[in-house]
Amino acid sequence: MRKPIIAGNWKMYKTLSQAVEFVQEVKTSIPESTKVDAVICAPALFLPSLVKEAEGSALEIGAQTMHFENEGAFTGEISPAQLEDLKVNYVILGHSERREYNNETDESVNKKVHAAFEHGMTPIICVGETLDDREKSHTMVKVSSQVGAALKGLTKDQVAKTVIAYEPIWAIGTGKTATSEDANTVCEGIRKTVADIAGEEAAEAVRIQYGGSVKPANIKELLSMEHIDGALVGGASLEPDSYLQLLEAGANA
Ligand SMILES: O=C(CO)COP(=O)(O)O
Repeated sequence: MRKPIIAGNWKMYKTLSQAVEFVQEVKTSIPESTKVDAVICAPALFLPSLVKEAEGSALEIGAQTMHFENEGAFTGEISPAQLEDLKVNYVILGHSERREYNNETDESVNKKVHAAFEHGMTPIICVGETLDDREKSHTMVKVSSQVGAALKGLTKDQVAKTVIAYEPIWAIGTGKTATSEDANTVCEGIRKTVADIAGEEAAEAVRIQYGGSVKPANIKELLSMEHIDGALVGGASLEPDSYLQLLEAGANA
């Protein structure tokens, strides 16, 4: 059995005081940590405060991106060593918004995935097709090639510990979700790709999230699907009530 993982991706929302308030409010209400992994991926500026605030609770804090080098002349970047030092547990890599606006490529995502493992963090690797890919029936080709590129050179054990988030780009922030069946089919295809790369055991262990307009109203059905092991959530992770409802669904999946 794979443990469900519900991760909020706050993107560029909230001020520090709002972020701290959120953690104070939710940390005592997180469902049993044995049943669901609860993660919030916050803007980098807030990470030290949020890690401190969440300490001792079941809530884990993640970053939304990072560089692959430990240090260097990379103005504005944050490094894996810096995140490790802050005790950040998770990092989102290759989000479609980073691929589109900040030049994250299959190649740099792969380097970042390796760096995450070297620094004790679990990577949440985002993959997904555009509307154009989908209309041309290129979804699986696109997604498999992103998965293959991201996992290149990892050990089977590392692959097994990876989280992959399937986020169809056309479903992000649009209110449109893939149907649960469609999402499950792509997640199943991702698992097959992982099996080809790293064997059945790693494929059975790897957790695959769905992301794209996930809400308390649709999460139960998504999580009832065989190959969907969690959700990566933008908008609906911003309010404590809504986030806790998503966790509750994860704990009961
Ligand atoms: O991009 C997403 C999570 O990474 C999805 O965002 P929404 O849940 O706001 O559609």
